[in-house]
This record gives sequence, structure tokens and C-alpha cells, in this order.
Amino acid sequence: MTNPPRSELSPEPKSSPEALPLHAFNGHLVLVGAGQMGGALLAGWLKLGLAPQRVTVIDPKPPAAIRAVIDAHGIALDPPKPALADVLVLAIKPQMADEVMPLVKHLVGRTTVVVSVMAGKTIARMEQVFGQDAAVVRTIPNTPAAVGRGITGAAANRHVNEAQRVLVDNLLSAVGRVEWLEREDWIDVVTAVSGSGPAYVFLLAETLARAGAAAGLPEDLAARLARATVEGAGELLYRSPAVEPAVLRQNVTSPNGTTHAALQVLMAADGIGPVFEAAVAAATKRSRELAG
Ligand SMILES: NC(=O)C1=CN([C@@H]2O[C@H](COP(=O)(O)OP(=O)(O)OC[C@H]3O[C@@H](n4cnc5c(N)ncnc54)[C@H](OP(=O)(O)O)[C@@H]3O)[C@@H](O)[C@H]2O)C=CC1
Ligand SMILES: O=C(O)[C@@H]1CCC=N1
Repeated sequence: MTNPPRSELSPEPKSSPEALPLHAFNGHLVLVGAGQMGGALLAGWLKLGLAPQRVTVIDPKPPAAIRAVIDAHGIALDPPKPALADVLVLAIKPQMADEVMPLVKHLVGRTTVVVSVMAGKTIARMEQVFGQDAAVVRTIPNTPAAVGRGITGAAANRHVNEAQRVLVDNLLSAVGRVEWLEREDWIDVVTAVSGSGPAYVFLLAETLARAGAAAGLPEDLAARLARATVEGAGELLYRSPAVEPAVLRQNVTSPNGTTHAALQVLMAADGIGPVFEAAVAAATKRSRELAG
């Protein structure tokens, strides 16, 4: 079979058709926790034009790469008396949430929207800390947000007004796509699929490289082949929005050829399907545990 006809390939699709530049944001965004996820969001927002003077970062020790971004843009880091936030983004580890949320409660006023990216932590828990009438959006983004190619699942409580919802949608869609969820409890599964998902893809690149080396290639060559394959397959998928992944897979699979031989192993009853089901179930369970 052949690849999708060229006319079906989208040459340079935008990461999100709804993505708006963030130059117009004239409020105050406070980012609490500038680690891997918070840093990825910050990098994406700055790229889309968020004015650095609109941002305050609270993090006692951001990783060096993110600290460099903060310093290069002159972003306020741990100021002694930050102003009230219009948007308070919680990107600390869920295990630290109960300790850290009360420390930033004073930055939340009547018009603030609290946006959590923390796995597990429920809207109810955040309402306990920030007030029963606080506007809260619980989200799970993923780290491809750093290059504008993230996907975020988001659920809002009933106190989030339309303007806040649009603002949060703009922030999230600036760094990728956004799926607003009808039910908050879906977020645990969203976490398992797309929040953690990039790790599964990177593991695929690692595992494929190791398998190539085990089959006789020099390690560095196998690593280059595996990496380029994951990059290229992702890009092909991205540029083929009208083509199902299964069709792209079939396009690689010549009748009774090499791919067919490999897929018989991967798609066997004890192949990758049940392994992924178990992995997603384990991550979902862990997300629910982190609620407590
Ligand atoms: N990584 C990912 O792909 C995703 C992560 N998430 C969620 O994002 C959140 C952060 O995860 P991740 O970025 O991976 O974790 P990181 O540990 O990389 O980031 C958390 C950051 O918070 C800092 N921190 C520690 N104490 C405080 C404090 N008192 N005030 C402010 N900041 C503090 C940490 O510093 P230090 O390291 O010194 O403790 C660190 O820089 C988690 O809740 C996670 O569930 C959601 C989706 C995807
Ligand atoms: O591993 C974690 O718990 C976080 C949430 C999703 C991705 N990273």
C-alpha cells in the first residue's frame, strides 16, 4: 500500500486552529511550580507572545533550563509580595499540594481563576482550600506543550464564568489542543492516556533502539533509526488529520512482508494491546490515589 495521497497531507497545520496569540493578555498570571510541566507551559506561552511582565513564578528552585528562561525574560521569581492573580496556575507535585496551596491562597481573590495541572487533585479539594465559591479549572496537559503540540483535558467547576473559560481556553490552546470534559472523573483516564502518553512514545523509541542493537546493529545507529522513525511517524500522523492511524499502519504493511511478521507478534493476544490496557489502568488507578 502507499502513503496517503499528498493532497491529504496538511503541509504545516497549526498546533491548534483556535490558538490565539497571548499579547492581549493584560492580567496577572502566577505560576506556582516551574518544573517540567510548568516550565513547558511557560515556554509555550512566552513563544505565543505572553508578556513576561504579566507573569510571576513561584518556585524556590526551578530546574536550570527553566531558570534560564525566567531570567532571560526578566520574569519575577519568588517576589516577596506578589499581587493578586487573575490566573493562578498550580503546577506543583500533587504530593506537595496540601502543603503549598494554603501558602498561595492569599493570591486568590474574587475574580481569580485557579488552574490546576496536578494529577489526581480534585476540584473539591481545591474548593476546600481556595473557597467553595472559587473558580477552578482542573486540567491535565502534556509536555509537548513546550513546542506548541500539547493536548490538555480540562474540567471547570460551576463558578468559572464565560470570560474565565475563554481566557483559560486561550492559554491552553496556545500550547496545543484542548478537550473540555463533561465529567471531571474522566481526567484520571485522560492523565493515563495523554498526560503520561508522551513517556510511552519515548519508551517506544528507547525500546526499538535496543531491539535493533540486539538484532546486530551498532547501538548509535539503532538509536538514530528509532528516533527518526518515531519523529517521522508522529509527523506523518500529524499531517494526515483525515487518515486513521490504522490506515497509516496498513500503508506500511506489505502483504506477507516484514511489517506483517512484526505485527503478528505485537498484535497477538498477549501483545501490545493488553500491555497498554494494563498500563493505562495502572496510571488511572495512580491518578485516583493521588487525590487523597
Ligand atoms: N511532567 C508531566 O508530563 C506532567 C505533569 N503534570 C503535573 O504537573 C505537576 C508538576 O509535575 P512536574 O512538572 O513533572 O514536576 P516537577 O517536580 O518537575 O515540578 C514541580 C516544581 O515545583 C517546585 N516546587 C517545590 N516546592 C515548591 C513550592 N513550595 N512552591 C512552588 N514550587 C515548588 C519543584 O521544585 P523542586 O524540584 O526543588 O522540588 C519543581 O520545580 C504535577 O502535579 C504533575 O502531576 C501534568 C501533566 C503532565
Ligand atoms: O507522572 C505523572 O504523575 C505526571 C502526570 C502525567 C504525566 N506526568
